[in-house]
Amino acid sequence: MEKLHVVKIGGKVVDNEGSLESFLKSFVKVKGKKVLIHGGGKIATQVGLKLGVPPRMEKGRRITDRDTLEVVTMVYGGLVNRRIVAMLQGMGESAIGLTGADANLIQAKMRPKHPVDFGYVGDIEKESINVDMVQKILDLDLTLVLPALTHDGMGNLLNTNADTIAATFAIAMAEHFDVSLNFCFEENGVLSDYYKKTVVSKLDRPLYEQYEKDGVVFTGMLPKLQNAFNAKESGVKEVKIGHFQNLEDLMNDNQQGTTII
Ligand SMILES: Nc1ncnc2c1ncn2[C@@H]1O[C@H](COP(=O)(O)OP(=O)(O)O)[C@@H](O)[C@H]1O
Ligand SMILES: CC(=O)N[C@@H](CCC(=O)OP(=O)(O)O)C(=O)O
Repeated sequence: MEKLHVVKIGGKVVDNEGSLESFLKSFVKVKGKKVLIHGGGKIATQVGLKLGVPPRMEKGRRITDRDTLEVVTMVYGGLVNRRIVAMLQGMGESAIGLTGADANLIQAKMRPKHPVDFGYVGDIEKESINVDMVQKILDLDLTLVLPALTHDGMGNLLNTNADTIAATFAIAMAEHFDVSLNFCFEENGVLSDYYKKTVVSKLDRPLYEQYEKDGVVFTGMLPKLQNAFNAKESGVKEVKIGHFQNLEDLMNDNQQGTTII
């Protein structure tokens, strides 16, 4: 099967133009079919505050009322997505930025209102991904750049966590490609000691559950790891978590980052 690289970049990479440029320079060196998935939660929070729309988070997910939906649409679908696409073009890589509503790429279901009403937040499963359309786009030799935006098929955009999009997208594509999924962020991998910065090179589910109990992994790393294990257990060939610089090393060198096993 042909290889497909699905790469997710974290909010603290997207937030900083120097970091973003350094990441994209290593991203363009990766050969073959590629999809880049991004959020931009930190910028959405900053822009929202400027517009009088303060963030409300619940277990790492953003409560997305109408005003917040306007902010995340502008930030993820506009500012961040367009900036990434323009930077890729500037580096000689032809890229196309599309939300989940474009060409019906990702249709989500609005999350049930109980126990917490998240508002315009979408849940997805592998059937939500329009695999045929994605294949057509990839066959045009375009790098697909997807923000954390899906739609409900009834006229509404929905906010969907970017790690969840990356994992679900990778699972859906795994029926047609050898998929490698890389979560890139500002640490060298999953840390067994956050203060000493000790990286765990291989992480299985029992060790992850132990880390969760012991508080070794917390906040945004919890949903990231749930998504990572979900992908690994659902047909994605390789799942790694590591630093946004030197993506090629992360992909090719077993000493780099954390491999989900
Ligand atoms: N054991 C751990 N190793 C690495 N990062 C951790 C760990 N536990 C918690 N984290 C936190 O998880 C964050 C990554 O989650 P999140 O902010 O959602 O990432 P992203 O920006 O990639 O979406 C890191 O910035 C770090 O603060
Ligand atoms: C529903 C929900 O929480 N969506 C996320 C989507 C952005 C995201 O995932 O961005 P990072 O990768 O920068 O964290 C949010 O609005 O924060």
